[in-house]
Amino acid sequence: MTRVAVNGVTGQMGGAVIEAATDSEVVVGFATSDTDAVDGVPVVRPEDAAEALREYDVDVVVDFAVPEGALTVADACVEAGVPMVVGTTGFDEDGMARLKDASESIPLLKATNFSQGIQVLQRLVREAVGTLDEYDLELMETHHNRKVDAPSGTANSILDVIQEERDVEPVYGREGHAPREDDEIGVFARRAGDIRGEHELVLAGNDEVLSLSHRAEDRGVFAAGALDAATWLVGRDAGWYDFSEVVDA
Ligand SMILES: NC(=O)C1=CN([C@@H]2O[C@H](COP(=O)(O)OP(=O)(O)OC[C@H]3O[C@@H](n4cnc5c(N)ncnc54)[C@H](O)[C@@H]3O)[C@@H](O)[C@H]2O)C=CC1
Ligand SMILES: O=C(O)C1=N[C@H](C(=O)O)C[C@H](O)C1
Repeated sequence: MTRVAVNGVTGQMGGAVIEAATDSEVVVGFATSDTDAVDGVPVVRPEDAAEALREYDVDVVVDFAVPEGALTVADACVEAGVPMVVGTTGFDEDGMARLKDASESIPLLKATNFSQGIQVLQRLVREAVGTLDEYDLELMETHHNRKVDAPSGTANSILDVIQEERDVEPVYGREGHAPREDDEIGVFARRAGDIRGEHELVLAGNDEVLSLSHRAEDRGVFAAGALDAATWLVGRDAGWYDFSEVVDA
């Protein structure tokens, strides 16, 4: 059974990973809160992660925390030689560079969204944007009112796919009085309630509208995908891996 450490273990996703871990065992968690344990899982401070990875004989780390915390634990994974699955979003360029550096030493798999549906949505987006190349594009995401990064990592990943197919300039929200430029893509982030994660791309033109959308109904979908990625990652060579490789395995 794969021995998993969860970074961000006291958070919403940390709890979801513990709940979803049936074929894996969560043996330790990392968080900054003062809690000693959550659901029977011992909680260790991130600065002590390297020692804990050895003490608890961890096979792989699953991370759903904050960028600063993910980078602290990535350093610990490099020190201890433990693979890492990164689910935290909101990294800046320097943070992404530090994760890439870590993947020189350990197997590291990062995904902004561990649902299989979003993987398929991204493939549909690439096909639709490449085919309907004159249509106006608008992108919207909706999440719970605790989310601190906007747009979502998933929305940014969808934008990356779109910009591989077409030269578009994101316009983040709109206000004032100005015409829509042809090369714009409106990007909107809504925050309300405990919405798990909704993403929609609208393609409009030629007297028709195509809407491609995904809705996560439970955080368990992300937890299950991350645990599948974790089991898949153990035993691989150091390097940078993508969740699409797990979905297609
Ligand atoms: N890739 C994916 O499929 C998904 C990614 N996420 C991302 O996961 C992250 C966490 O989301 P939630 O669980 O909803 O957030 P949350 O706020 O409920 O939990 C965050 C956790 O990180 C911990 N934390 C804070 N500072 C830390 C540090 N320096 N070191 C270690 N842990 C620290 C907190 O104590 C808490 O346990 C966010 O970036 C979110 O966007 C969320 C769902 C799915
Ligand atoms: O914060 C969340 O909850 C989520 N964050 C991820 C993102 O930023 O895309 C993935 C998912 O949408 C849930």
